[in-house]
Amino acid sequence: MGLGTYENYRRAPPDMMKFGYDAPEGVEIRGRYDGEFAAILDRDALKFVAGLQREFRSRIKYAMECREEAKRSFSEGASPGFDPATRYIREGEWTCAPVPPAVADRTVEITGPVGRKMIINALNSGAKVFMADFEDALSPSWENLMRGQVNLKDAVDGTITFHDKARNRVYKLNNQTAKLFVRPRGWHLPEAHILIDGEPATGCLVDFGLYFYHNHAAFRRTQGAGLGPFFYLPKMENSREAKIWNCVFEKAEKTAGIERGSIRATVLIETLPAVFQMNEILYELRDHSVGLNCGRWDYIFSYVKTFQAHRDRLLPDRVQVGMTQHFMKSYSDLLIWTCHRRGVHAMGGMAAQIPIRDDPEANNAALELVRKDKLREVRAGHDGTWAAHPGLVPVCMEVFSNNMGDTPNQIQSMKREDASAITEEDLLQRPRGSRSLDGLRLNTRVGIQYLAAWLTGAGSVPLYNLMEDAATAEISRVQNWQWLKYGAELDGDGLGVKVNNDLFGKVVEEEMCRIEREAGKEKFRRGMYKEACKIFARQCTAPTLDDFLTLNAYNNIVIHHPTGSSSRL
Ligand SMILES: CC(=O)SCCNC(=O)CCNC(=O)[C@H](O)C(C)(C)COP(=O)(O)OP(=O)(O)OC[C@H]1O[C@@H](n2cnc3c(N)ncnc32)[C@H](O)[C@@H]1OP(=O)(O)O
Ligand SMILES: O=CC(=O)O
Ligand SMILES: [Mg+2]
Repeated sequence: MGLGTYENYRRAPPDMMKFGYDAPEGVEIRGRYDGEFAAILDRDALKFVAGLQREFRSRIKYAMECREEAKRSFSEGASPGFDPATRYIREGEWTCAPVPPAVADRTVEITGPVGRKMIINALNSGAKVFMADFEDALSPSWENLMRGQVNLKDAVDGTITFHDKARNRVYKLNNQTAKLFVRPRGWHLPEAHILIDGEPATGCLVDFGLYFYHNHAAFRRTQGAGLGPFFYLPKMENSREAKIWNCVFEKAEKTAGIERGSIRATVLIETLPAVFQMNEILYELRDHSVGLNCGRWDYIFSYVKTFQAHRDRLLPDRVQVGMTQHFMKSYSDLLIWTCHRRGVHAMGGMAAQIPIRDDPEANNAALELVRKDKLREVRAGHDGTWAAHPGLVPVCMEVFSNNMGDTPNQIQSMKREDASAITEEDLLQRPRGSRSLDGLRLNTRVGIQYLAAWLTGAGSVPLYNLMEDAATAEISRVQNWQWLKYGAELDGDGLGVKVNNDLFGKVVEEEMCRIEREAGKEKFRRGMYKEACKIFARQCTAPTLDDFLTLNAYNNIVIHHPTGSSSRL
């Protein structure tokens, strides 16, 4: 009998209990043993991941210290801006490596977590690209991460199937599928189930390393027309972080014996400091780049985080901070100009609306909002956009095709020279709008429900007909924190109430009652709502802002095996 389940693991001989996975020297696997995971976590794959960790750990640590240093300086009153030392890169004439034909057309990219059915549905959705997500859309439990690696390997091999027993429906790949991009976690997230030389591995090196190791050959053969694999890189704040990725790619290519420049990646510009580094980021990755993407939700979160010590930078209600705010429009225009000047894709972002099945009128209204958002993007010059749900792919495709004609992208036709005039002031302009008690309530209700889902393994969920993931939940959290910290006046209600701990305490209590009512007593009792409420409320009222909601909550989903062994985070 194979050692495929935890029960088997528990019954295994003592040496197997201790050494369930065949790990190389210095690597310890503390996640649950599973036969399928063991095929991913084989000795050579782990050696590869450990090699990346050992080579890059001190540079990653330094890059994270630089983030702290930048945070200190923003908190002492500085604002992010263009770096005079890298003016020569911004002003120089250079381009990135030519766009690979396999991904010239990226008009619609669907995104989603790495669940088996989700992967098949996304690849079959009619979108040009599927971004398989280990980041915003995934709760990074051991099970989700390792199952995700198994699923992606089957997807790249073309053998992935899924049997939905409840519906007796079998899912398999169509003949024509979307091209696969993979988004590893951000630099800040550790992988506590894999210890390398006694320390938790860097999450993104685990995601990248295992996926690359197992799939590069098949991917290049079947999907990349000789190039690839393809990646999305999240949450960077400075080009020094892009430089590390570039070195990681070069090491991976060298180890695999493939040509330098085979791996290609799109960087999400989703932090405020990074908008001033777009040229520098592309420059570091110029042999491996296929563009930038407007990660609008994390960008809004980052605006609050960067200005956390600036009491004059309070955001209006979350629903009012859209892409038409001057600072958001400036960011996307500058991204388009920068990318097209350097010869790569300028990707749009995600509208949060999703189809509403049981209400045709509301559904039409939601589709109309998506259509409007996509129209704005294509007219501005974006080369493609993101869809959160297969039901949105046709709308997005229609808007982009109608406005781009037969060309696969607008890199040559929409240079957007006018955007070269965008200034630091444009990029930092305060968002306009008002604050309301309803805004505080919604943030609280959504934040708690999202976290409750995340704690039970779901990293993206539908809430009130919108897609919520780690990035959107972050906005709810930091906005509450900011309003509480500075006693923001709720000027949108006409009441002039100021946010304080008493008011927030009442809101939390009332919103928990509403959540219980909406979820139903049984689901509420069985769920993790109370735990989520505790974490969320603590974070909103903390004297200093936690860097990330999910980093702080991560210990709650770490399960070390054998059970009872201590977490080393
Ligand atoms: C800020 C950012 O980073 S954005 C990028 C990260 N976020 C994401 O990727 C979110 C992706 N979207 C999702 O996770 C989902 O659409 C949700 C959670 C919002 C809604 O999911 P559901 O409640 O399952 O939606 P719904 O019930 O309407 O799904 C209908 C079908 O579409 C499938 N589906 C829904 N979203 C997706 C998706 N993104 N990719 C593939 N299939 C999907 C469902 O699996 C379901 O399939 P089935 O009919 O075969 O059972
Ligand atoms: O990752 C995307 C975002 O909007 O955040
Ligand atoms: Mg994001």
